[in-house]
Amino acid sequence: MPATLIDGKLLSSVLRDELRERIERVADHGYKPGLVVILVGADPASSVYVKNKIKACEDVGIYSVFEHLPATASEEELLDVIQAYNDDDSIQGILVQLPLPAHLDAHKVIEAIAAEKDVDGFHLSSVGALVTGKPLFRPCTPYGVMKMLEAHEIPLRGAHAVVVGASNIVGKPMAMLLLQAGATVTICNSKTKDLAHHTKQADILIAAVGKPNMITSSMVKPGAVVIDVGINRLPDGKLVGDVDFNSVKYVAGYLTPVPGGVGPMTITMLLTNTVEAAERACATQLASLN
Ligand SMILES: Nc1nc(=O)c2c([nH]1)NC[C@@H]1CN(c3ccc(C(=O)N[C@@H](CCC(=O)O)C(=O)O)cc3)C=[N+]21
Ligand SMILES: [Mg+2]
Repeated sequence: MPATLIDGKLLSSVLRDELRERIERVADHGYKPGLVVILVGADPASSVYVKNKIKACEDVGIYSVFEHLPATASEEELLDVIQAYNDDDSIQGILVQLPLPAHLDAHKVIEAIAAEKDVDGFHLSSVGALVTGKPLFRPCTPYGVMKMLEAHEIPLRGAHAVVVGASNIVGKPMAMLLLQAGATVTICNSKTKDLAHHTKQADILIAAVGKPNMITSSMVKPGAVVIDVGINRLPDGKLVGDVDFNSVKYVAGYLTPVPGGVGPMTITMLLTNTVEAAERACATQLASLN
């Protein structure tokens, strides 16, 4: 029997309905959640993602601002823009689209964002809070994956999760969230010897490498939950993941499609973090009135 598909679009629509209710509740206190998306330059892929994020905000009723800077913008200009939004009470979430042009220091730029507005979860405060077990903002992609596992009641305690890829935005925070949910976690990277040996042990396999179709059916344990975080644009324009979907679907127990899997969930969790930030700002305001 082929794998059960984990539909990220469908789950997103359920979660977005819940968000609309939360947004109405903060609206009752005179608040409207606001997100600014800052894009430097005009990379075509980044432009598409940014547009999708703005559209998703409109869809649920989050106020959004698109701040587009030229590719030649200086670090000082970008830091000034971030500072202005740090000080802007109509904005609770600040996202700087990555990757940045090479002349800009992404680390420095991320640290300039006020921690309470870091809806990407990339700031050192967010990372430290995540690792020590009191998350402020969970990075959107791993957070979305956790919601997908939860929606399908996939048991995590004592499960062996194997994460392929160790980036700061996906692999590392993914491993931390799975660990905190009680999984035994293996993190593989590009230097791992005999990758298939590790992936075949996985009850839950997370592919976050950025190589089209690199996880093949012989690397998957029968019945495993396979989560495909990859988004690779092929020369013919087709979008594929890191998992060879057409062979793995006959081995895996659960599988996420690309498109329509983790991608839409990433955006939904960005909306969730923005609403969360607005709820906290609202609560702080109410507390100060007492
Ligand atoms: N500061 C920052 N935060 C990010 O969260 C961030 C970023 N920079 N830089 C780039 C990556 C990538 N990313 C995606 C989000 C949604 C889809 C998505 O919705 N994908 C659709 C398909 C979209 C298409 O057709 O291209 C899907 O998988 O179904 C993809 C990729 C967020 N990122
Ligand atoms: Mg993200």
